[in-house]
Parts: sequence; C-alpha cells; structure tokens
Amino acid sequence: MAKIAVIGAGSWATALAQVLAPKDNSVCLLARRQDLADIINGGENSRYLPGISLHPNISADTDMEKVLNGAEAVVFGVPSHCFREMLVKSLPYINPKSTVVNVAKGLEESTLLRLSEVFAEEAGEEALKRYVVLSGPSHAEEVGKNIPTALVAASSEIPAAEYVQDLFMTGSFRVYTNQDLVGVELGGALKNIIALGTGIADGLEFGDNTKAAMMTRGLAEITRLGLSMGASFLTFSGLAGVGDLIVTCTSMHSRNRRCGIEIGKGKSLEEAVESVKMVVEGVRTTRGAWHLAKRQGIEMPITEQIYQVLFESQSPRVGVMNLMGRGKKLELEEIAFSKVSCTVLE
Ligand SMILES: NC(=O)C1=CN([C@@H]2O[C@H](COP(=O)(O)OP(=O)(O)OC[C@H]3O[C@@H](n4cnc5c(N)ncnc54)[C@H](OP(=O)(O)O)[C@@H]3O)[C@@H](O)[C@H]2O)C=CC1
Ligand SMILES: O=C(CO)COP(=O)(O)O
Repeated sequence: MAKIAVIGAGSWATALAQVLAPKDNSVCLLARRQDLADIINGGENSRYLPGISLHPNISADTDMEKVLNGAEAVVFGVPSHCFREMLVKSLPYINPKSTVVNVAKGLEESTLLRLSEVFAEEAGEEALKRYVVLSGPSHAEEVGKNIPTALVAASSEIPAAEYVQDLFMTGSFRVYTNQDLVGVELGGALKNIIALGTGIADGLEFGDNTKAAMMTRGLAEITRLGLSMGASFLTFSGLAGVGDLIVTCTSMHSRNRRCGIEIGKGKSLEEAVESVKMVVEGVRTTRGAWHLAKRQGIEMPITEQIYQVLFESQSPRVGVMNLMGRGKKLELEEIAFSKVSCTVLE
C-alpha cells in the first residue's frame, strides 16, 4: 500500500483523498486544527464535505512530519494564498523523489507568480520535473459522490503527468495529461474571476444570455492574457479552460459564483465571502489578474469591471453598463490573428 500525503483538510483535499483511498493508498490529510483532524478520523468531514462516509484508508493529523513521512506523493490542497508558506514548512519532510501535485487554483498575489513558479523558487528548478498541476471542471461535492468527472494533469515533464494520471484515474475520475503548465494554471485561476462575474449577473437577476456572453467574452480575455504569457491557445478550449469555466460559472456548488450572487444582491464583498464559509479564490485572483493585465499590456474588460466592483465600490449594475457600452469590436480578430497565437498554431 502506497502512502499519499495531502496538505490541507478542506473540501477538495477530502474529496481527492476519497478518490485515492480505494486504490490501495493510505491517505493522510494535514489539518491545521486538532478538532478537524478528530472529526475526519471519525469517518466524515462534516465541516467541509458533509454527507460523505470517508474510506477507512483515510486519516488526518496535525503533525506535518508524521503526515509527510514516507509519502510517495504529496498533494497540496490548500488555497493559493498560503501555498508558499505551507510548501516552505513541508519541504524539509518531503522525499526529493516524491511527486508534488498542486490542486490550488490561483496566483500569488504579492508577486503575480503562478504557483509552479513559486514552487520553483522554493524547491529549485530541477524539482519542477516532479511537479504536476491537477485541474479541470470538478467540484468536491460531486467527486465525493463518485459522479463522473474529467480532469487534466499538467507538467512540463510528461512522465510526471502520467504518474499523476495513473495515481488518480478511476472509473469515475478520468485524467488526461497536458504539457502546457502555463495554460492549465492560468485557465484554472482566471475562470474564478468570470464565475464571480456570472454570479453577480445572476444576483442582479439578469438572464442566461448575459451569463453566456460573459463566459464567452471571459474566455476571450483569459486566452488573450494566457497567450501573452506563453500558454498554448488550445489549452483554453480544453478541460482546464472552457471546461472549468462552464462548471464554475453555472454550478451552485461554485464558491466563486455563490459569492458573486451575494454581491449582485447587494451584500458587501466581506459579507459575501463570509457567507460562503470556504475559500473564494477569485477575489485575490481578480486583483492579481488586474495587475498582470497591466503588466502584460492586455485588455481584460470583464476583469477590470469586476475589480472595480470588488475593490473600488463600483455598483455591479454600472459595471454591466460599462461593459455593454464599450466601443464596437470585431469578435475574433484580436485572438485569431494575434502574433502569439499564430506562432502557437503554426
Ligand atoms: N472545492 C472544490 O470543489 C475545488 C477546489 N479547488 C481549489 O482547491 C484549493 C482549496 O480549496 P477548497 O478545498 O475548496 O478550500 P476549503 O475552504 O474547503 O479548505 C481550505 C483548506 O485549507 C486550509 N487553510 C486555509 N487557509 C490556510 C492557511 N492560511 N494556512 C494553512 N492552511 C489553510 C483550511 O484549514 P482550516 O480548516 O484550518 O481553515 C482547509 O483545510 C483552492 O485553490 C480551490 O480553488 C479546485 C478544484 C475544486
Ligand atoms: O475550481 C473549481 C471547480 O473546478 C471550484 O470552483 P469554486 O472555488 O468556485 O467552487
């Protein structure tokens, strides 16, 4: 039986443990608090994934050394804002040969780095060869119930991605591989901004037309930023791109969408985040992407308006009016004929 360590004991960490455990893996979750570890060891993570009986191969502990000791793979299931801190604390106990899987979807706000870049800074460039991002349309509430789900394991090194594909793949959890780490990371992080936006539109009681428009034009601006940072055009039409955008913008499981709905209904950002009770990654990512767009010289009008609503007290309704009142545009030219995408598609 292989041992797998999971850093974090929230909803996604627990659901992924539930995927790994029946495959003859002993899965140990690192909780911050003893009370949560005790709850999980009781057989159900009632705080983060209620109603799911946990597999007996799953346990939880607050002792990092104990959790990481002898682990063949380490899955980071904590929010982006604490990834560096948890990584630095973990590194002394991680076997240099272990594969590191990160499932967080966000950027480091203070540096605007992707999380693989944070990993490389702390663990070294060589260690990136065993670093894999697992992303795609997947809510913990459904994965916990073995509802069919497809994801993508991305790494600059295909053998590492294939290892993670084998590690996680089950009859209800299908994993593809992709070598475009940049595109997969950006797709997963940036769709949360658009989910906040579609949530806001729902909270304002706009219709399906508005939501479809926001998703489509949201994907256009995600793609534009991604191409400027070296991502592959095609990744954005895959599971980590449009796939994740669809699930996050349409599902009531989405924390980002639910937060947006509350803002659209008139709650403050703080009240809306508080009401969700779990991490709402899109809030920090909006600020990060806003700065990234400026740095890259890329137009991201939806991100700009969501930034204004979240951080500059702009009314959501004015944000929608600003988007609708923009100058006339060609739909596709900016992406299809951009220098970068032509290079990628050649
Ligand atoms: N939930 C989902 O369906 C999916 C989530 N993701 C991504 O996975 C990541 C985790 O999300 P999710 O599981 O939903 O989050 P949750 O809010 O459910 O759980 C967060 C976990 O991280 C811990 N944590 C929070 N802040 C800190 C900190 N400062 N230092 C150390 N540990 C901390 C929490 O501990 P404590 O309980 O002590 O606060 C908890 O164990 C996010 O990046 C999210 O985008 C990706 C795909 C699906
Ligand atoms: O990334 C996710 C689904 O793929 C989770 O999105 P939320 O954080 O909005 O729930």
